[in-house]
Amino acid sequence: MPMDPSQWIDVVEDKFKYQLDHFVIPGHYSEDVESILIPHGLIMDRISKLAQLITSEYDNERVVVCCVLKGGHQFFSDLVNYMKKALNKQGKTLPITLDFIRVKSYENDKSSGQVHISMTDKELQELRGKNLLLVEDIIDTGKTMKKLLETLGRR
Ligand SMILES: O=P(O)(O)OC[C@H]1O[C@H](OP(=O)(O)OP(=O)(O)O)[C@H](O)[C@@H]1O
Repeated sequence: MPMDPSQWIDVVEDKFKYQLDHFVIPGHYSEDVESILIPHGLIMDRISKLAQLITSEYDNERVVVCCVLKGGHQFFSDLVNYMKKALNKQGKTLPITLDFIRVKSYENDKSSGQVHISMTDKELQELRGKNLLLVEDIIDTGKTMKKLLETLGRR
């Protein structure tokens, strides 16, 4: 059942600003990071819950879990691991196939407005008729996801 938006975890910068002293920060980030908005543990707990919700939607159907590279790789890896754990707990078998699409629209920190999808027509064809779960890390302007859905819709 969809959650009431008033119950969402809303990360507001002024409200959630944890001091760096509370965490172990890799040295190479220390010059650039001022505070922590979302602690790693909270992210992992949410991914675990998301994995539970996703797996409970499927019943023995083959699913292609597709990572949108490069940014999506860490979230994808964590999500797939938690999906496997959730399936074990639910005593379910879900044949999962992993796939990868390289999509790029940003040059440094600016959206270039051009979305480049690295996938051949043959690769797109292979996804035809399959249950596809796209795993992306960020939606900012939404251009990347829009183009990706349009491209996949034409397969
Ligand atoms: O909603 P949008 O404004 O389109 O932005 C979101 C996209 O931008 C980033 O990718 P990027 O183009 O930086 O490529 P990368 O993942 O290889 O770094 C991010 O990983 C998303 O794919």
